[in-house]
Amino acid sequence: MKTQELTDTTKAMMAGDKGLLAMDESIPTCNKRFAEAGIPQTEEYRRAYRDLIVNTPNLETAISAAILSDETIRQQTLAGVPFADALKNKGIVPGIKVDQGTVALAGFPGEKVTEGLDGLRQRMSEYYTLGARFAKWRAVIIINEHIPSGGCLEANMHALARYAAICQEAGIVPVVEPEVLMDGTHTLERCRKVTQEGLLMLFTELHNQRVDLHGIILKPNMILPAKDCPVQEDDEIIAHTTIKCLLRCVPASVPGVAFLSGGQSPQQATARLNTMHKLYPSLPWALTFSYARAVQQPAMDLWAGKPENIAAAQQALYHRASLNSTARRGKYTEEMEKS
Ligand SMILES: O=P(O)(O)OC[C@H]1O[C@](O)(COP(=O)(O)O)[C@@H](O)[C@@H]1O
Repeated sequence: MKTQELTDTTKAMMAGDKGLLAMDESIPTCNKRFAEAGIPQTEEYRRAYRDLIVNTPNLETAISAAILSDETIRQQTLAGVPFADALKNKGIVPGIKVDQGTVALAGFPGEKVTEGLDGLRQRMSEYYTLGARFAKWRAVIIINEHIPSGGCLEANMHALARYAAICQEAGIVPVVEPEVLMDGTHTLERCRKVTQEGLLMLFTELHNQRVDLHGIILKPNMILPAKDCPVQEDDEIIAHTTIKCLLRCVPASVPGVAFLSGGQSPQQATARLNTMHKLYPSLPWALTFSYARAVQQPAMDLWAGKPENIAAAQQALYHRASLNSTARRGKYTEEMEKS
């Protein structure tokens, strides 16, 4: 185990008031986002878009680390620099999404499991040579009146623990992402129960797989009512419910918790992180963001695949990232949205 290297990396990832930029959309997910924005879904456009992100001026003042996809870590920027080196040159820790997506879980109708463990040890050593110092694996938990089942939670949390152990053996920090989806009509309370059950199972599996908790980052969902739940809750309720759940489930040895945005609006994701810091100024772990859509979406929409829009898109990306960094200090206000 490369404990010191893992600890050094988690410190860099959680430094200051910064957060992670998730820019690791798989090809299907990125193409879906591009199609919605009217952008051609080609490798060259995905490369141009990631070039726009990585070359955003001052991005490093708000972003400590960035998650790349397998496609991106093997590409070079338009200036011919490997993406991981371009990030490192800006003081941003490069990371890599290593899961290979979700498939139907056999015997569990409507439920999914994430794949990618076979051959992962070999892939991790290649990613290390390509410059990755942390990795990410996303488990997807779906809620409806009948699911999730215990069997689905067990399969996903066990896979997350196996992935984390393989990462640490390679000297790479695992970002562990159990995502309870916001899709559906379920209540905040139902989301809390499922999230809590999943987190407790996850930390048991991490313990059983001898994962060093000092060398991981947890990337959970916030506790929220589903998008179509008739009862929406205010930010204080969401903040209290989320933090109390995390305090119950996440050991103090974990260096950091970095939320995914999960389809919340950029403003909601920022305001809710801010409320958590205002209500809980002292927590056992760093509490920050690891957003994809909530940081990227305004920039992607502004860019729309046109070179003449790059500067405006980069300004929007930097603006969103810096608002989330301000939220990590509990100093964000809605007025800042207009600046
Ligand atoms: O393409 P995938 O592997 O489904 O992942 C989709 C996205 O989900 C995330 O885990 C969270 O993204 P959001 O913040 O947009 O919810 C990102 O890291 C990733 O880009």
